[in-house]
Amino acid sequence: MKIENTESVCLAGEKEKRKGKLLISIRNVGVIYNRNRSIFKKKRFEALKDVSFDIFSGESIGVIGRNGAGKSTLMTLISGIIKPDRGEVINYGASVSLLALQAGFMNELSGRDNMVLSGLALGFPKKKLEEKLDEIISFSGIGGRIDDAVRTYSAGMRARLGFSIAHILNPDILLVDETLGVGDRAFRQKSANAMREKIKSEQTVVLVSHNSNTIRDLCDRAVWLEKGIVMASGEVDTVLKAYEKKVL
Ligand SMILES: Nc1ncnc2c1ncn2[C@@H]1O[C@H](COP(=O)(O)OP(=O)(O)OP(=O)(O)O)[C@@H](O)[C@H]1O
Repeated sequence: MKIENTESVCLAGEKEKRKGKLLISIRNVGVIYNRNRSIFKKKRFEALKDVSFDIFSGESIGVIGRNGAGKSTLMTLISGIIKPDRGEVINYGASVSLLALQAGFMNELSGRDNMVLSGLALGFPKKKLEEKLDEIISFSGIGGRIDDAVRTYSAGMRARLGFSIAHILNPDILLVDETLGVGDRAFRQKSANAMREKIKSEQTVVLVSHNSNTIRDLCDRAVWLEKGIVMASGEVDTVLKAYEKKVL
């Protein structure tokens, strides 16, 4: 079942909700992975197929879909970490940070150096960045380990550092992958609260979640991915009802 016209049906109402300018345009994007079956056998796998949608400033978009639907692939694509094999992702100058994914950390460098690199990649001037470092370290709770190589960090520590960098540096677009979880329980609570505040504010957010209620609660618009295809996108309730009918 593919709901072709949800976007156009909902577009009129949605346009009013969209507050700002076009930040990113994803056009007919395809991503292909090579899966090594053995030394001699490679299989091409299409993780995203002909995906299109736009991201406007001030809106929060919820991406929902089952395991393996292509949600994380879509997030790394929006962040610019990977390039599409087909179609294009046009970024009109927005800084994007993959909150909680810690993608792009250089393992041999310290947490501190990774903070600086992430900040520079987000377009922060060095001086302004230096003023923010203590705040990031304090939010992350990493303490003295900040000067150790990131390869010595636990998964939770990496997640906490990734979240804290994005939280404090406030990029134009926050990509939040809720399914990944961030650190221990106390930090999860702290980060969930920080994230909610951002989503409720003017922050532009793309949120991946397995939980329809989270998206219903926090997002202006939803995209349902299934096997790399956009099954429906547009008004949150319409998209989630279609998703729940198929999946639950
Ligand atoms: N580097 C890779 N090489 C080969 N296949 C990959 C790679 N990364 C992801 N895939 C495959 O692409 C598909 C989409 O993966 P992706 O991680 O984007 O899905 P997802 O919706 O985020 O899943 P989940 O909800 O389980 O995190 C899956 O079938 C996955 O196995």
